[in-house]
Amino acid sequence: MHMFTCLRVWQFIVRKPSTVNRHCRFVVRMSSTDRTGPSDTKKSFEDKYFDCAANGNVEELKFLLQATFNSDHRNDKGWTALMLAARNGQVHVIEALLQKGCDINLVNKTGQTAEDIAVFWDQKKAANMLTDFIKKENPDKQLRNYFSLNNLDRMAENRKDKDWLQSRLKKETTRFIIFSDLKPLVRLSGDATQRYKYTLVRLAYSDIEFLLKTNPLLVFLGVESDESTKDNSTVLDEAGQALFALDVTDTDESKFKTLVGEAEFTTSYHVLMQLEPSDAGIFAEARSLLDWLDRYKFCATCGSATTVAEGGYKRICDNKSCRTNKGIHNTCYPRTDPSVIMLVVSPDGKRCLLGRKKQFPAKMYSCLAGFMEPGEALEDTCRREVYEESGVRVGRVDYHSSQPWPFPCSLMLGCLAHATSENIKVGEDEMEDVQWFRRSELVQMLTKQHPQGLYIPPEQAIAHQIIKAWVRMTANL
Ligand SMILES: NC(=O)C1=CN([C@@H]2O[C@H](COP(=O)(O)OP(=O)(O)OC[C@H]3O[C@@H](n4cnc5c(N)ncnc54)[C@H](OP(=O)(O)O)[C@@H]3O)[C@@H](O)[C@H]2O)C=CC1
Ligand SMILES: [Mg+2]
Ligand SMILES: [Mg+2]
Ligand SMILES: [Mg+2]
Ligand SMILES: [Zn+2]
Repeated sequence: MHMFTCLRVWQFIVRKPSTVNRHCRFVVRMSSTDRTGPSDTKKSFEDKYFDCAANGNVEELKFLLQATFNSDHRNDKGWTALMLAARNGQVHVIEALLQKGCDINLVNKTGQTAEDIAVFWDQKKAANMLTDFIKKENPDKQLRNYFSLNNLDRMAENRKDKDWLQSRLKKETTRFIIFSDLKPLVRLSGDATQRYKYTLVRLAYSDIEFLLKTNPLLVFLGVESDESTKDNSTVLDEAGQALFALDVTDTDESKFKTLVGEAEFTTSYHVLMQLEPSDAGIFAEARSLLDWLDRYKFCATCGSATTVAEGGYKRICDNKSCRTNKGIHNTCYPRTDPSVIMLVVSPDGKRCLLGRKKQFPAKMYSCLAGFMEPGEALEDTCRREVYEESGVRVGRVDYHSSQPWPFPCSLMLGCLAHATSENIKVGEDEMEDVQWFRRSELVQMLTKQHPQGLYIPPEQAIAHQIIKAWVRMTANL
């Protein structure tokens, strides 16, 4: 079910107390420290409530829920009744709490959900119940890394049809996102407190028609649809809103001022990491494509000029006798460069290997990463890159998740790699430093509380997500 199974089982063996009940009393008691004066009665109700959850006393729990507590009530460690029930495998309590509509996604102070806790403590029935519930509530509930949330239907068949593309171009509902020199036109659309507060500016055909006279690069990205049209491609074709990317690099930027007001063309990393997530996915597709179209103007096989086809998804060699016009040639299609990125776990399962590339901002450490080479399985790339960059040997490799990284066209394949050796020899060609870090230090780096100010990349980077997943799975409960 999960990629960290081995690791968890190991943790479970070393840390699992001899009886579930003993630990359950320990957990509940943690909530009743510092008991004083007038809050005594409330506190004792609270203790009772959490006791019921941990010990499987469903009827009394239901009564307390009706009388006193909200199903998401927490103790001073941030634990909810659902988490305590998950810890002790109290499936009837879990059932009752889910029926009451409790929030299954809450995390405790060490960053774990009820599902994480059940998985960690090997409460299989409880874990399956929570996982099934999450899947049912949200069938697409899988980690979606930043830049990967792109809901466009790319309509690969339709985009081969020039007439179809032409008719979509001029439709009233069609929208255009604008790039200049690979900088997207963005607008601040949320308030300063929001994490993702920028959106891509979308213009209509009537706004941009005057720009098409010079034949700028135009890329068909796909069709945006609402849920009701998703299952029916004919309806989608008619009803969906087509989205194109328009490259205006050669146009005077001031021409846009009247059209777009406060919007700006930006390459600021800061702004690009704060795009509304579904716009970040669209940006990733558009940026990688425009970059490829700009840099691969000539045929890689015979050097002739090429013509853009299929809405920007292909370049066809103008030389009719060229080999690329006889059969499939990958030189005609946009590039995607697979790279691995891995969190290496020490042989004792307690530490992780992070490194600093020479170009990183001061004090930032991240997972090791590297491009795949021809003929390599991704597991072998992990082993080779880790050895090149740190001198550490890797055995087993588990896949975690992936992330398009549109600078210019990497596909990051995130993994958890299990080291079989510990000695570090920094690969100085690329790395400035590589170190083993304990879990407690990773938590400080994640939360920006490290005494030396060390930190890891932000949550938009897959490196952050892999580190966070390991920290969640190995919490000392
Ligand atoms: N999303 C995330 O969290 C992270 C993403 N990344 C991305 O992962 C990718 C790979 O990581 P990185 O550590 O740089 O890779 P590597 O460790 O493979 O080192 C990069 C070097 O390898 C050479 N190289 C080999 N093949 C290629 C190729 N297909 N494209 C470009 N360079 C190649 C280049 O050498 P030369 O310069 O001599 O030509 C380059 O400088 C990068 O795109 C990076 O931006 C990295 C870390 C975190
Ligand atoms: Mg590298
Ligand atoms: Mg490398
Ligand atoms: Mg490399
Ligand atoms: Zn050619």
